[in-house]
Amino acid sequence: MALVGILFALAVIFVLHRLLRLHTLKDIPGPTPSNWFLGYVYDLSPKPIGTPFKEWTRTYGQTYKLRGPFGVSELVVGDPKGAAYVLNSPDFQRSYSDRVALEEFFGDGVFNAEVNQDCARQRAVLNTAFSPTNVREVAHVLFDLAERLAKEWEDELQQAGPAGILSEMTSKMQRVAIDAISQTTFSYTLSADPHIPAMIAKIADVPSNALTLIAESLVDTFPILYKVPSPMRDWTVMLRTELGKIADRIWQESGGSEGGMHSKLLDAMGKSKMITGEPMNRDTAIANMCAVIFAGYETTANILAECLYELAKKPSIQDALRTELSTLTSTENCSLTYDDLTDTAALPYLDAVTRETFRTKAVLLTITRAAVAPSTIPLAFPVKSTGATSVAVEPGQVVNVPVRDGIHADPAIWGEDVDEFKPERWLGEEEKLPEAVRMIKAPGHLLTFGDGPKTCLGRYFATAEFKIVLATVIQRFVIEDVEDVYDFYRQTSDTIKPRIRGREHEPPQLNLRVKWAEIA
Ligand code: HEM
Repeated sequence: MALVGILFALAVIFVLHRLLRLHTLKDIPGPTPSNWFLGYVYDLSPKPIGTPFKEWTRTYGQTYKLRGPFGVSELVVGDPKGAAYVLNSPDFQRSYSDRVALEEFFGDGVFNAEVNQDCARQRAVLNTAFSPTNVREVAHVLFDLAERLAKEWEDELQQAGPAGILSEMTSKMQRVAIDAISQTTFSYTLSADPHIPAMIAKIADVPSNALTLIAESLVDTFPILYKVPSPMRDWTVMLRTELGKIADRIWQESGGSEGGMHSKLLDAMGKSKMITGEPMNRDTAIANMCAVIFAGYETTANILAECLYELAKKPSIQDALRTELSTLTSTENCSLTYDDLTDTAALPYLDAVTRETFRTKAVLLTITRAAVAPSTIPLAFPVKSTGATSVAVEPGQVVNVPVRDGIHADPAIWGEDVDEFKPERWLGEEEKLPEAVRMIKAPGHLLTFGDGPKTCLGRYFATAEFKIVLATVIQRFVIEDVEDVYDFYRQTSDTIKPRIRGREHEPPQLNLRVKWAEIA
């Protein structure tokens, strides 16, 4: 009882503290949530991706205010110049609630890098593991996994008639992605393990009901909720324990030093002393293995599956891509290599489809930071109601950079065709991109992998995997959509799940038709 009282008192102090210093946002416009107690997440979460943030930008402009639980204000900066500032300035760090969540799930690993020096050193170690040179070295594993998928479809197609086969894409892409991460980073085929993928699926597929929605709405304001026993927390602890056993075995087999042939992460962690002057201990190594699996598995699987759905609806894009790929292989009379796929001059259309997919299917809806010092965020688009060209924030202010339905989907940035999936916008000279797009300072003028000191460590790996799988599939197969219409929903674990419109109660699924491609 006393504990409940203390927790309640802490909660009241926390909310008052946040409310009292939010006068700085009083001139910023924004929507009123339907539920003052639970705030905007309560309105956002049950809706499919693609609506609320776009609507808010239309009404309030690029910079506006959202109300969290108890009316606490969060700033939204959907402005390319403002976003570059927030993501690169030392005045902003991961928010307290994000850090509690990440530490709770993964332990004290790379995700907390800005908080303590030790974590910063870990980022240096992991960066080595996912450098472009290392990705090139492990690319053959990615080609083998793409080949395994193609072979499975070919075997099924041998038995099928001209109508082809129906294939559930999320599970197919997840299998490729989990093995890509586990084989290349710690020499282990996770999909062959009966427990691990099932556990990860359970964590990612937390059922959406009134209780989880309330918890999701409140958890940012009361991060202590992450510590309350829940099925998701239990699964996470079990996952770490199970992964810990595997990691121990692999760590011991490799002698804690140079790992097996492709175990880039283990190699780098084993060489930690050489890179940072400090050896990496077992617990930290396991925290990092969990972090890498979580950060890199569903994200890449999601984006691949969503791309195939998009291409299924756009046969002309598939045809153009297939022609480009087969022209290169027939001219050179050999199969595609990693160097071909990453050479934008050799395969410009593949690169354009990749960039357009990364623009329209970015997995994180928002990237969240909190101010740790007073700061003034410069804006390219003035605040709609006041015309101000900057916003001042106080320490503690939560700032959201909206990616997929914000900066990546704003007609003021991309032009009136922003809602079209149009790879052509990326063809030609970089200078021809709209000026506001060039204000997005992140690599490739996209925020899909974030920007600044916390930029995704796996971006070269994810891009290579994406291009290898996509090129392999499109070269050999035609992907067609079926009658069902799919909407995509954000899950609590920041992954994206497709559901059939009108049958949303069914488990996530994405069924597409696969047929032989006729090579011209
Ligand atoms: C298409 C796939 C992927 C997407 C869209 C993606 C996106 C992101 C984003 C947006 C961030 C930055 C979050 C922030 O700023 O707070 C991030 C961080 C991270 N990503 Fe990825 N990622 C992908 C694949 C991968 C892969 C394959 C790996 C590992 C092999 C990976 C490892 C990481 C790690 C370790 C971090 C944390 C970096 C840090 O906190 O210092 N990601 N990712």
